[in-house]
Amino acid sequence: MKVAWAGSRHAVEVADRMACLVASDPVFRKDTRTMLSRKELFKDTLKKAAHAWKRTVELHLTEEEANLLRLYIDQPGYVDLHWVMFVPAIKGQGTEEQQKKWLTMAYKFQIIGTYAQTELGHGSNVQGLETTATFDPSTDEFIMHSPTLTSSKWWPGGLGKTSTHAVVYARLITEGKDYGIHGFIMQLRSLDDHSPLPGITIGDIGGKFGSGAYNSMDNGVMRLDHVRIPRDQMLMRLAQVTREGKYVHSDVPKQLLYGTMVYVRQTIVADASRALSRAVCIAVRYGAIRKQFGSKAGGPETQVLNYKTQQSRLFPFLASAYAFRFVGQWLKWLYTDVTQKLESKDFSTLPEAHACTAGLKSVTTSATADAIEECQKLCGGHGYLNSSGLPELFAVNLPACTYEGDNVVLLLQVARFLMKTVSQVASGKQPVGTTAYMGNIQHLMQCKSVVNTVEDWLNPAAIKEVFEARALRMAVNCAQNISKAPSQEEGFSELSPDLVEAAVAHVQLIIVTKFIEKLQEDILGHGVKEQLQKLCGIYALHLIHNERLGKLYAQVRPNAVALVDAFDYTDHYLGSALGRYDGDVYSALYKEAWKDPLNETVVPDGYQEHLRPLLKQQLKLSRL
Ligand SMILES: CC/C=C\C/C=C\C/C=C\C/C=C\C/C=C\C/C=C\CCCCC(=O)SCCNC(=O)CCNC(=O)[C@H](O)C(C)(C)COP(=O)(O)OP(=O)(O)OC[C@H]1O[C@@H](n2cnc3c(N)ncnc32)[C@H](O)[C@@H]1OP(=O)(O)O
Ligand SMILES: Cc1cc2nc3c(=O)[nH]c(=O)nc-3n(C[C@H](O)[C@H](O)[C@H](O)COP(=O)(O)OP(=O)(O)OC[C@H]3O[C@@H](n4cnc5c(N)ncnc54)[C@H](O)[C@@H]3O)c2cc1C
Repeated sequence: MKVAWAGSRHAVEVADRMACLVASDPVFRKDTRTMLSRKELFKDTLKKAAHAWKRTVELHLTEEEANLLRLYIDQPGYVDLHWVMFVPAIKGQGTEEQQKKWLTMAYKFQIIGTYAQTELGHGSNVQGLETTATFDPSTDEFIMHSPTLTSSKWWPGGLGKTSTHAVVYARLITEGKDYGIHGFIMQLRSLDDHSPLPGITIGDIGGKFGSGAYNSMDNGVMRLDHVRIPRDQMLMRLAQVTREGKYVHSDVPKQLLYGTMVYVRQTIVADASRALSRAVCIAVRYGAIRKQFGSKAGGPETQVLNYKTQQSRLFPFLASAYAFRFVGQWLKWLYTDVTQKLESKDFSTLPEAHACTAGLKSVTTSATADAIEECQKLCGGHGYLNSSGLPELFAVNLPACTYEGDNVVLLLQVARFLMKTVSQVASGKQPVGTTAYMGNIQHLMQCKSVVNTVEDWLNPAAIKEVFEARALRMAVNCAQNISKAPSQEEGFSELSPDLVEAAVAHVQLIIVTKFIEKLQEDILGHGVKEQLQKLCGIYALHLIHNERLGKLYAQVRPNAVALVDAFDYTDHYLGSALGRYDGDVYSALYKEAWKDPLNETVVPDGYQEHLRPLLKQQLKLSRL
């Protein structure tokens, strides 16, 4: 099952090696992380990132190994933005010459970059960004400026205290005309003493949700006061400005400006499956250890994982972890395929890539955030402790519903794609790819239920057709209602809640379809495919509330712990007293409690000033 989860024996081997490298290095300890002040936590993040780089160089780690090292360190920091956004932005929007210049320095960590797009006043609406980049032909420079308070760059990870450079998104103005948003490389800080360069005011935006967690990241604020940069620091793969100041758009779709976001959304789906699997691993293992209430005859207490309510709440998340993992593997293939097509100027699958990355990022991160919160409740009181690992897991992954695109805004992008497809089908065009099912509109719009017997509900073809019919009917219904509106735009706005639901149904169909397709592959291991078939059934049927689920839960229960062991997480990475592999939960909880700084003294600080006088006074009063 490990291989099915990891994707290959090689992936299992590399992951094991990197996880053990991190777990065995005291510099990467994280058991006291939630007890540190924000400044201590930030400094700890700098230390870990520097040590990780040192180990990467010493051990000659490959890019795959270095990414896994960063992943198992499990502490958001500037390195994530450097590798996940700054480098891909230059790769995607820089010319060959610009890539050669800047990536050479970035790969050697001679510069540290971030992705500075969002502003105080705009995040979702990229075309509404206010930072300006005005070309000055007299000096062959762009003047970068924050014209208003709301144009302050706000949120970029690493911007606050760490990044020396950034890809900054700004309105390009030349010859008095505003050409909209483009990317520019800017140096922010001196490479000698790290002080901000002239005209740049820069700092951290302050603490964020939860202890530990994302507070390790210096999300920053930046204001620019007429900062001049050379013309050749405009990222010029998508468009150029000539020495004379003429704007020249290249022959690629302007949406490639958004390419970095598509790339990150694709990676976030894999992150969501990993975060969800960690929460499920903790809750399943703890559910097998925790016993509450036994038979009246004084028999042994019952494992809480045996309660039907616990299973009906938890097993859909177990199934979702595998479902998101497999659709994430497919999405990585889709993204690679689109990127290769772009190289040969084939832009035909760009809309599909946008819709799939936006939709899957939205659906998987929303489901994961909700599931982690529920896993905390599934562990009772102990799930609320930092030593359970669940509060931090929730706090680190909750913002994924917002960053890289607010989930509702992204679903509306999917809805826009679906409405265009419905319209094309109506005009006789055969849809392809993930919307191919819409070409079967006659059958799916009228089909009687293809599932008549209980057994039908475990027939993958029947399940797929149910999901196709659901998604198509919701999309067509929206299209019909929009057509009754005074205008397409008004109709789309009025119907937006229904359009979001239709988009979710389409994305869930993709997830179910990719799970079914995964099961048609050769899957190693005795009994593994059968277990995955049950999980596929649980994932699909829990979305449509089917009465078949109870039987499936009972069939999965005997293998539940084995199915989470297959995630192959070290106790270090899981970071949970409840999810330990050895199940020694109670002694682990007890041991972790004493690490809290509050237990450094048996009589707490503040007793003499605030508690003793109160108690003494009350005692005196009681004797009057
Ligand atoms: C950071 C570390 C975190 C955790 C670390 C923990 C542990 C470490 C271990 C592992 C971590 C590893 C990796 C971490 C993974 C992820 C975390 C990394 C980074 C996270 C930080 C977050 C970074 C950010 O948030 S960057 C900013 C993101 N901002 C957005 O997403 C903005 C959203 N808005 C938009 O995209 C656009 O404004 C819009 C799409 C909503 C609207 O576009 P527009 O205004 O142009 O209008 P439209 O008319 O809608 O579109 C016009 C046409 O263009 C098409 N279109 C739109 N977008 C795209 C696209 N992207 N691609 C292709 N085509 C696109 C659209 O369809 C229209 O086409 P049509 O034909 O005209 O219909
Ligand atoms: C932890 C974290 C890290 C981040 N890192 C970075 C970074 O490194 N670089 C960077 O550039 N940015 C970063 N961001 C910013 C992030 O990309 C934005 O917050 C995100 O894109 C959402 O935009 P917003 O904040 O403007 O939300 P808004 O769009 O203001 O959302 C507010 C509400 O309005 C709704 N809404 C907005 N538009 C519509 C619409 N058209 N129709 C219906 N509803 C709508 C949304 O659904 C939401 O409910 C980060 C954010 C977070 C939380």
